[in-house]
Amino acid sequence: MKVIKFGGSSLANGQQFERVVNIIREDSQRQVVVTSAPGKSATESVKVTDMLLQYAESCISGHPDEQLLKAIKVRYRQIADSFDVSEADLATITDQLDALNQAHYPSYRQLREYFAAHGELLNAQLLALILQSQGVPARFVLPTQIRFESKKNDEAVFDEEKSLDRLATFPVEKDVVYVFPGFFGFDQHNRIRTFSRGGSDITGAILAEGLQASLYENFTDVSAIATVDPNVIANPEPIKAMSYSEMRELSYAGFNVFHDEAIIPAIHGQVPICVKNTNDPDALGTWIGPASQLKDSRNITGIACTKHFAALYLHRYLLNRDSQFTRRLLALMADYKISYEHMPSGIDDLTVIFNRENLSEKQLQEFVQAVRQELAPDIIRLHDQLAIIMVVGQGMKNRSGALEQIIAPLAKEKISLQMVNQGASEIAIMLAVDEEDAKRAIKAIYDSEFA
Ligand SMILES: Nc1ncnc2c1ncn2[C@@H]1O[C@H](COP(=O)(O)OP(=O)(O)O)[C@@H](O)[C@H]1O
Ligand SMILES: N[C@@H](CC(=O)OP(=O)(O)O)C(=O)O
Repeated sequence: MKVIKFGGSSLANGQQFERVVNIIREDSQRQVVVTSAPGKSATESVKVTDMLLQYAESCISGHPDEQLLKAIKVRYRQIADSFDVSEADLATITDQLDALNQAHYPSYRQLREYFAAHGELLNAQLLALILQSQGVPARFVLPTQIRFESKKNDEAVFDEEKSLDRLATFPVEKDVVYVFPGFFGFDQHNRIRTFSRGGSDITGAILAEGLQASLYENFTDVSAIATVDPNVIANPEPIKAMSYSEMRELSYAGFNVFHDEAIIPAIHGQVPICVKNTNDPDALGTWIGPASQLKDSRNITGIACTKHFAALYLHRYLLNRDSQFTRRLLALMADYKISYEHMPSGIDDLTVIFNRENLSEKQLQEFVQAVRQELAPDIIRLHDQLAIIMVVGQGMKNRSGALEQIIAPLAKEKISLQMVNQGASEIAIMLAVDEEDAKRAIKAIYDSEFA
C-alpha cells in the first residue's frame, strides 16, 4: 500500500483534480490519499488557506468579510463543476463554511486553526465525492488518528506516539481508497489543531509510518527536487536520490518543497519518499530514503538558503571557564522567545545565530541590551541581515577538502564570509554571508560543482 499526498498546487482547480483522479486510478496500491487545500496555479493566485485565515481575521474583528467567504465557496464550486457533483452534495461541503463564524472557540489562535483546517477538510470531502462519482470506492476519513496535545500556553504539540496507537487499529480494506485531509488533527479535548504551514506533508508521513506503507508519494508541481531552489537559479540540476538526513537539512534550511518535520515519521517507519509532479507524473521525481541505499553520493547534493538571520558575537576573557555564561544567555533568549540555530564558540568567544524574522527592531535592540547588562561581555557585536547557506551532501562525510572546495569559489567572487560552521552534522556545512551576497554565493558554489 502507498500513501499519496497532493499539495495545494495539485488541487488548485478542476483541471488539476482530473490529473489527481487519473494518478490515483493508475495504481491500485495508491490507497491512502492526503489532500491539501486548493492552492495556487497558473489561474489561481491565492491559496484557500490564506483566504480562510484572512476571513478568520475579519470575524475576529467583528466584521465578517462576506465577499471573501463567497470567493472561498467559488473555489470549491469551480472544482465541483468540472465533475458530476450534485448541488445537494456540494451544499453539504460549502454549508460548513457558513457555520465557521457561528461556533465558539477557546482562543483566537484556535479559531484561526479551526478556520484554516477547513481548507483541507472540505477538499478531502470533495475529492472523495468526485472519486465516487468516477466509480472509485473512495471514503472520506476525518483524521481523528492525528493527535495533538494542547499546552497551557495554547500551543499544539504533535503527539506521534498517540497517533501511531490510533493508526495501528485503522483497517485498510482491499480496493478501498481512503481520503484524509492533511494539515490538522485533534487534541485531548477533541478540538481541531493544525501543524505549521505546509503541514499536510507531515500528515502524509505519519500515515505512511502508522499504516506501514511501502512508499510515501508526495505530488507537487516540480518534476524533481532541484539542487538549488529554482526561484533562485533557473533550471538547476535535479536531485535523483538523497538520504533522509540530506532532505531534512535542506528542507529546514530553505527547500520548502517538503516540510522538514515530515522526514521524522518517514525515518521512524523507514518508509521511502518519492517527490513527484502531478503535471508530469511519468517523470521519476526524487527518491528519499536511507543513506545505505544510495548508489552514489555527490560531494554536494543541494544548496539551501534562508534570509533574516542575525548573529550576536560575545567576547569575554576565559569565557570557557564560566559554566553559567551560556546557560544565562540561553535563558535570556528563552525570555525573548528566540531559539538559536547555530552557536559556534571558542575559548573567549561565543556567537549565537538566530532567525530574527519575527522580531521587531525594538525587540532585537532590547534583547541585545539585556545581554549586555546580564552577562557584561568585554565585546558585544550584532551582525544583522545575514543569510544562512547550507551546503549539504552525504559525500562530504569524512572527506578532507570538502570545506575548501566550497569556500574557494566564494573567495574568487570576493564574497566575504561572515561565519563557517562544519559542526555536528557531518553532511552539512553552514555559511553565513550578508543577505545581499546570498544569491551570488549560491551561484558561485553551484557553478563550481555542477556547471
Ligand atoms: N530545491 C527545490 N526544488 C524544487 N522546488 C523547490 C525547491 N525549493 C523550493 N521549491 C519550491 O517549492 C515549490 C513546491 O512546493 P509547494 O509550493 O509547497 O507545493 P505544493 O502546492 O505541492 O504543496 C516549487 O514550485 C518551488 O517553487
Ligand atoms: N494548506 C496548508 C497546508 C499545506 O500543507 O499546504 P501545501 O501542501 O499547499 O503546502 C498551507 O497552505 O500551509
